[in-house]
Amino acid sequence: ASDLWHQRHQARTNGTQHPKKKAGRRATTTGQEAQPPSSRHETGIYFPTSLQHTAHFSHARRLPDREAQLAAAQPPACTERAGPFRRRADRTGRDRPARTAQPTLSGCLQTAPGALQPWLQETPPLPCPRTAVPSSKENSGRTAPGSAPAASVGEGTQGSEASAPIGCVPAGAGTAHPESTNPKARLPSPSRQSEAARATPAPRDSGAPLAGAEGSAGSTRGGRAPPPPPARGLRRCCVTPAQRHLNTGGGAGAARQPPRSGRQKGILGWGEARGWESPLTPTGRARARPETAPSSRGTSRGPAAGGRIGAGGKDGGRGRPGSPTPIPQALRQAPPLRDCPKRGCAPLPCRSADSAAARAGARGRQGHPLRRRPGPPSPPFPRPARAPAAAAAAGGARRFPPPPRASTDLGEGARRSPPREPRPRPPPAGPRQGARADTPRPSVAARRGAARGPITSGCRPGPLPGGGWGRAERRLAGGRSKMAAVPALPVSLSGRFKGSFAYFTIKDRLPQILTRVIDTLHRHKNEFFEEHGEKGVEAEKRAISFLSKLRNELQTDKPVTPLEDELPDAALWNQYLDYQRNLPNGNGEPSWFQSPWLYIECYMYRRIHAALALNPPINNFDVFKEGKAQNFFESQEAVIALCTYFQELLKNIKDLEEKQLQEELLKLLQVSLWGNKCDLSFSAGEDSSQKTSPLQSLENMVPYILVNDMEKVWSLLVNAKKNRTERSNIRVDIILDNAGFELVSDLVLADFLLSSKLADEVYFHGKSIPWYVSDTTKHDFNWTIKQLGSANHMWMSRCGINWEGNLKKGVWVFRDHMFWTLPHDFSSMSEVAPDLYAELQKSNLLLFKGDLNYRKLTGDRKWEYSVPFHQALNKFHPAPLCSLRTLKSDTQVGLKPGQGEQIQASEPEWMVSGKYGVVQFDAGL
Ligand SMILES: O=P(O)(O)OC[C@H]1O[C@](O)(CO)[C@@H](O)[C@@H]1O
Repeated sequence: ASDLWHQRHQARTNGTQHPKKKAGRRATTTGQEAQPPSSRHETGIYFPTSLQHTAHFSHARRLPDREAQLAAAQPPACTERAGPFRRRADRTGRDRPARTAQPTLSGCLQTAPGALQPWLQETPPLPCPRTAVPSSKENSGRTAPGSAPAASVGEGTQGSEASAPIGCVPAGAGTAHPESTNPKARLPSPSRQSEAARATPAPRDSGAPLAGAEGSAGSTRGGRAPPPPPARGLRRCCVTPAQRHLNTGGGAGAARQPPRSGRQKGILGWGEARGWESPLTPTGRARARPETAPSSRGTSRGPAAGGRIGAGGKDGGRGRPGSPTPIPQALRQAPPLRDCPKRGCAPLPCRSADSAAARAGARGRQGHPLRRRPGPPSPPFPRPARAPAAAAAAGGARRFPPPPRASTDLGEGARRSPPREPRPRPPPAGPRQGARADTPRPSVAARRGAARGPITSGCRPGPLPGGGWGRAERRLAGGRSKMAAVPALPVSLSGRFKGSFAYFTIKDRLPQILTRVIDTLHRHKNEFFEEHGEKGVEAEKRAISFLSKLRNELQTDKPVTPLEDELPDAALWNQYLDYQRNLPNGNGEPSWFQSPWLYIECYMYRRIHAALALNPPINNFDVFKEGKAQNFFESQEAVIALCTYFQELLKNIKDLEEKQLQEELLKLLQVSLWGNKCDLSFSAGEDSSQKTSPLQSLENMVPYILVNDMEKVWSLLVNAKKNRTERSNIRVDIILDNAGFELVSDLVLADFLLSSKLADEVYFHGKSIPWYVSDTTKHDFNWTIKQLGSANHMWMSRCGINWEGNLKKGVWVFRDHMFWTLPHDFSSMSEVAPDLYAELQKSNLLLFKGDLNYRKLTGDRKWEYSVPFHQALNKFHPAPLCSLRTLKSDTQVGLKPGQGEQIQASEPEWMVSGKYGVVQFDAGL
């Protein structure tokens, strides 16, 4: 095996592919050439390359015929050390298949069932040796209701137990009862969905399993342990070992270690992550600078799994099966992965830090000695690899008003001032010394003599973020205003508030996300090689190195550096950096922990985007796509329930009285709201009925809606409908958040608005680049509708087909605008993206989905809870708007006096647990 590895490596270096490798990959045991599924990219599913190693192994020959065939068709492999693809390292540290290893597909189903789900769907169906179709009754006895799709893959169906191979398509498959909410009705691969099956409703009692996903996977039975239970009962962030395996690309190493903590057992709670002192290397040597990742009030539990990640973890450096190069050092130093690190399943007593913050408040206001760090003049920023659109440069910078003189953080210290502790940092790298508000420095571009990049998509380098307030603040700070003092804005949430949610996010969550991105890239190495040859692998290496550097910058609280790419928004980002640098009340050179959280977090996603975008030929690879697709498949039961409910509703929607229509709108608004709570699985952790029917639990959740303006939304829409004229269209805009179940809930709401004539057209606004892990891009949007349209469940399919029709007719429109992925809060939209602002002004109602949109609506500041929503919007009023948001970050406005404090007293984590939500309306001006 070692020789073979060297030969392959050599071949790769020479730009050729070793014949054995090719043969190993494609040839089946019968010598047939199996083609990889062609629809792989169409369906948007990327297979972890760690799942593609099986056929590398000579022992693949030992697989039972059927399994070997499948393995060769699109070779999945399981690198789970404890699993059936047992591997071991030789003396050189390289992984080798254990002699006794008997890799079986069904074994892999036990360790990484989720991973195989998309694969099974993609694999061209092979003929079943038996065509017996189990009855729905039989079938339902086999799969626990609510079980995750992945788990069901391994479930055998009666009659096929011994002989029906995995992935075969039994006759009659794909004919789930049209009205059934039977959780067995799985999402099929569109490639398998016959047009006829889609068009023709299945007979009433045909509860046959669907192709591929549910197929007659009898081979996992026969003495082997059943597949792992589904993730039900776990919270959003919890993962089963199998899921972890998938998420971490095999969990090699991790699986071999005896679990030491809940994290390793896959039942990680935020509290554990909270205990991290700072990320450690596996050996515990390379501790992130202690001053920048300080202890969280003595709750540390030590390094735990801090230095390891699932993907190779400690053993990462030894390489993994089929990957000729060792896993980069960066991977080995990475903190452990947790699922969905962006989710609000990580309650933190952020406010408990308030007292400390308040004590430090006065100090903060006076200005800590370290606040303005004196130092020698620093060298200029490193030049970009390619000089950005050259010379128009200086002129370009001057075309716009200079950076503001005053901070939008005027309220700093007014409410909760930061605990300022000495932070012995090395002199900053950038030319920031003396960067005081009263002496605005020239912009980066001006200093470099570089041009502003091209301004596209209607965005322009506006004078400053903050819009009207910003102008007022400038006047105040400059002492030139004759205006009456306007209320100061509170301080921005930031990682400098130790113990705050922002702090923990920057310290723990963001590095985890970066690690996961690196891991994803690494896992797709083989795919890159297959698609692009050596260039693909080189690009992957460069991207990984870029991301590793980024993670290091973050963990060591380095100054934020200007973007050096020439992507259309780069100039705006750099101007924003200038603005941050020149804040009079800022904290000196913008850095990861010192700058506003919103800025820093957005900046990280923009840098992730750059890491890919600047590295062709993998520049169009969405590192989050795999997770988004998985989320969608995992929430299919909720999707089925919702689509079924909605299609039933449509049958007699025309006959509904106004009151009934109102009730239905309110219901669907709530589904959309709670869809934001957990896009992966709406009712995770609750009983199964909630999982299968998200609508059933709505009533119980009403008390958790802290601000409930749903009636106002109804009034607005129904009045618009009544006053509608021939020439006036009612337009609703939905500013989308997550793909997955949340997106489906938004689409159902949009369809209801059209079908009930409460709206004539719906505009969807998504992201133009991969964003905040699971935010919806155009691809995700189209992919989701396609998946639904080709589903083997009649009502799902009908939804998808109708929605495709809506897009074609133009009554649904998808838009993505660069502004949504800028760091600016929405109060600066009118200046930075006037075209978008003007577009939104055409709407009758703007629905802002999710927590991030709420943060941008309200500026991500430490508002008093009772401050009116309208005030916090800070003059952002393009049209009447409503925020549907579950609380996943510690900012909230518009509560009744004392309401926030009351909840705070009993539930310190209420703002970040995702348990509470708001439907908060503002009628505009
Ligand atoms: O998907 P949503 O609702 O916008 O949530 C994103 C939120 O998740 C977080 O990562 C916190 O978990 C925040 O950064 C962000 O506000």
